[in-house]
Amino acid sequence: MEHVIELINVSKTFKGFSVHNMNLEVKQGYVTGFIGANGAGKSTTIKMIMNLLRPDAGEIRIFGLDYKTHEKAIKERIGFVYDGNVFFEGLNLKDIKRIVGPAYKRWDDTLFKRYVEQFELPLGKAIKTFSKGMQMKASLAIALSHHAELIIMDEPTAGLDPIFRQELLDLLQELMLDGNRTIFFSTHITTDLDRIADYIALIQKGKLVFNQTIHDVAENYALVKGTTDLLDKDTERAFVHIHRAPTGFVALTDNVKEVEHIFGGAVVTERASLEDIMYYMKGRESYV
Ligand SMILES: Nc1ncnc2c1ncn2[C@@H]1O[C@H](COP(=O)(O)OP(=O)(O)OP(=O)(O)O)[C@@H](O)[C@H]1O
Repeated sequence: MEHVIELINVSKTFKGFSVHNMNLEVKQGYVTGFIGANGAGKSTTIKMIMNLLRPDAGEIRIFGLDYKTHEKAIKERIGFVYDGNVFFEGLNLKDIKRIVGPAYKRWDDTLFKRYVEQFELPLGKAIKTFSKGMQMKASLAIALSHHAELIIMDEPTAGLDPIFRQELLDLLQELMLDGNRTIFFSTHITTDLDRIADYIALIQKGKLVFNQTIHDVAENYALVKGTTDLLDKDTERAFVHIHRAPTGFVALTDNVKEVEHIFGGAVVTERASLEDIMYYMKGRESYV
């Protein structure tokens, strides 16, 4: 099994928004970061991957299996972390362990205890009294305590202090040492991705723009600076979006080689950060 998550022509429509014909493959044994602007459709996609939301059309396979026939087997192998409180608010971690533990064949009490200690979480305090960061840590401790092969997280670093964020990234790196594990997570903090992601999947307005290795993104995308007299209908095709100013232009390309071929030494190219890419992609939207 090469892909642990497969979305085939998946669509979901809400009033004023749709995920449209999405095809997404998440490779086993790697960390994929899922990025996109507010409202781009990350949570909607993750909910469909978790079978918390049914697609209107298309197919979703997890570990090559279908939710219709293998829901329990699939969920057994996934650790899911997200920002909202999944658990009844009045419960404490001890109660949750008692309820959630038996639901998993591979639940590991020792591991759960280790994470609770590592994350400095109180066992006897009601979850509703936890801060946002503590709730995220609690969700993480539970998700990691049943030896999940696939860890899916919806903005796991949101609301975490910078120190725990670093610790979490270290922990995720440690988890990846087991070569079969796969992590798929959404985030707005693109610097987290430079550290741990192998693949970047970018979604914009419900459409997958790309799903490439972080290396390919760095190779293919760049910011290009030059004077406006270099631009015409033909040369502009090399760019995703162009910002013009009286002093010259700055543009994003997804094809560095073509830019080199067209402009040679007449332009300056610079590495585009993931934030640059998202920013220029958004510009393209309003421009078109
Ligand atoms: N249950 C729902 N009913 C109607 N619209 C919905 C529902 N869930 C999500 N949406 C809409 O779908 C769009 C995408 O939302 P989604 O939460 O997937 O975005 P996101 O990329 O996760 O955003 P953010 O980064 O802000 O969390 C938004 O316009 C949202 O209002």
